[in-house]
Amino acid sequence: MSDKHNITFSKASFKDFESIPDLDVFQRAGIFKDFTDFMHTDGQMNFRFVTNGCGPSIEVRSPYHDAPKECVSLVSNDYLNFTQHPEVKAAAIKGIADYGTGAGASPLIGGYHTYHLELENKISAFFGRPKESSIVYTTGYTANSATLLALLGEKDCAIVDMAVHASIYEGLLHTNIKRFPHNHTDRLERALKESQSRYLTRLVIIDGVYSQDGDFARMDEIYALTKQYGAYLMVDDAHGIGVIGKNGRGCIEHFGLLDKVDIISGTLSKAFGHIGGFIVSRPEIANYLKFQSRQQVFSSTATPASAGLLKAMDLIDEEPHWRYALAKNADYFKKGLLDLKLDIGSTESPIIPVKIGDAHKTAMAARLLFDAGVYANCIVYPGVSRKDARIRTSLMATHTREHLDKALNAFEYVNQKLKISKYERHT
Ligand SMILES: Cc1ncc(COP(=O)(O)O)c(C=O)c1O
Repeated sequence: MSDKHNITFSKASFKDFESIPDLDVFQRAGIFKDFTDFMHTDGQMNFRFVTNGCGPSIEVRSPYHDAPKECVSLVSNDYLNFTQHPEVKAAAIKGIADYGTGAGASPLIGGYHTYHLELENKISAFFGRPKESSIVYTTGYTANSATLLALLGEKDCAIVDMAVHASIYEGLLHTNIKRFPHNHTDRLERALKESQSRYLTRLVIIDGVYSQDGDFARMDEIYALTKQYGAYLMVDDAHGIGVIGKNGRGCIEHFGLLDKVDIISGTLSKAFGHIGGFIVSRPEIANYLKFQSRQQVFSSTATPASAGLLKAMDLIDEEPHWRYALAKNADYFKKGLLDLKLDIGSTESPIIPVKIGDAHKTAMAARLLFDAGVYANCIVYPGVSRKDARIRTSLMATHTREHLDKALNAFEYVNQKLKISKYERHT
């Protein structure tokens, strides 16, 4: 292609393609002749796999094979598989029938409809808070970034666990930041002591379940420290809500802090099987965000299909067997991986990493798994630190024993080929 198509931004240069090229273009260009060819120097993939939807076993178009391949899926956050639940689908369809397909405007200028109000009230009730305690955003990512941008300024300080989600960091562009190593409460305490009386407000920010390791925050200790030092606590429980806790209210419920955490952030795109994000806090904070958060003024939120979410939230209580099935699957799969002597870190959730360390070896493992009919993500820097590459798996309530055994057999095969077990991988 001619030079006129080259575009250079300060962060990236796009050469030779008029638009984002699809698989066929890459294949015709012979770019994928060797799988290492499509890794950036960082080890980052530059290709998006195309699947036929969310489910425990799905069809995947990849750069590896000409035809789509049926694979056990270990990549989805649709933990309860509610994207496919007939009652959730029916409610979403009814939402569209009743209201149409879009919100029409941002919430503050005409795009706030009955179903938005219902959704916010439902979310508040789900967490046992007063009706006006919640606000819905377009995504979980936006809920975090927009809320923090609206709340924290140059006189405040965010004290964050280093492993929090990228969307949190994006919200901290205009405030002071102190970071503490993942779950190191002594370092958090030091940061709280050092920052005392230097800032107007100090907000400690953690995830409930950490998205790459699947471990929990040491939330009880962290909460106690925030109270001891007069700080506030925000928990992003994107991976815990709907999945963890006796009643599926998340990691916050697990630690008995449902009515105590100052700001709860969640997503509607994982256990609830839809799209969107939310904040639950004190009514005055939620109300402030409704008017002061730029994304509420300039960006539309939930579509009428989010009526499906109302049903999904009911199902957390009405059909707890999905949550139990998920926990059972996670236990079975963890045990299988441990029997293979693989390093799964300290996961306590359906997110189960298989830690390999070396990025190149991890990419090879992902490829071998794929050939064996198992689709799992290769997570490398900057998703995790450079020496901590891993295959990240996440389980669903609808995986069957056959699916899980197929995946375990594939990991056994990969271990034989690449020696990725804890005891062999450094030799
Ligand atoms: C911890 C955490 N928070 C927030 C998000 C963003 O969620 P959403 O996909 O709704 O933007 C994610 C997404 O992966 C996440 O892992």
